[in-house]
Amino acid sequence: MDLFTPSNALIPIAIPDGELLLLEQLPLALTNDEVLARLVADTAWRAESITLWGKRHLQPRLTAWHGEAGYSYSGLDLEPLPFTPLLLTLKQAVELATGHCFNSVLLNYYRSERDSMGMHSDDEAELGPEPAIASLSFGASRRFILRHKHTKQTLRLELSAGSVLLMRGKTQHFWLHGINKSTRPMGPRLNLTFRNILASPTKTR
Ligand SMILES: O=C(O)CCC(=O)C(=O)O
Ligand SMILES: [Fe+2]
Repeated sequence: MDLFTPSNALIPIAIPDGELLLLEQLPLALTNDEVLARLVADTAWRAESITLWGKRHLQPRLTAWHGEAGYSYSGLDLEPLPFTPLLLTLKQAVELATGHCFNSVLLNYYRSERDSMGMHSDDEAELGPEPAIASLSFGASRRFILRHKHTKQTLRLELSAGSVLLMRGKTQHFWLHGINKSTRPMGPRLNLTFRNILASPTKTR
């Protein structure tokens, strides 16, 4: 951290074919550890199974989906739970910090170094062509990997507690991202990806 960059500023990370910005610490009234403890305790965590290549698997993490509209990926239809007061507070803090509005959040709970998320793009039609997605992390730092779909250029970002990573522009079109398992023992990590799901005329709420 240099002396001239306020800690509440989004710092651009230059990448080709996309836009990435990182905020080191989201300003919050609670400590990062308080948010972690409350979210772990109060969230209706689910162990979802997904279909990949025709086979059912349990996801290697727990999830919860809160928001105003349904969402589906990998053959999984997620019925959203309403925003809780804490999730609304976090959403508002992320909106203020990023200048983007969100109506949904996917929570991912990585219980240990054995939990992970496969490389993917958040490019579902209901997110629109150039979605802004804000990813807020608590708990153990984990390495977030981005890989360009064509050039295979790879970036590794250590996402620490309280940080916000904003992905926008063409990032989802050109880049994959994910979190690998680790062999090093790690404590729990929580990640919240705030998204804006566009109203779909073919779906009922
Ligand atoms: O846990 C993370 O940092 C990534 C989460 C993610 O990519 C997602 O929810 O789509
Ligand atoms: Fe993602």
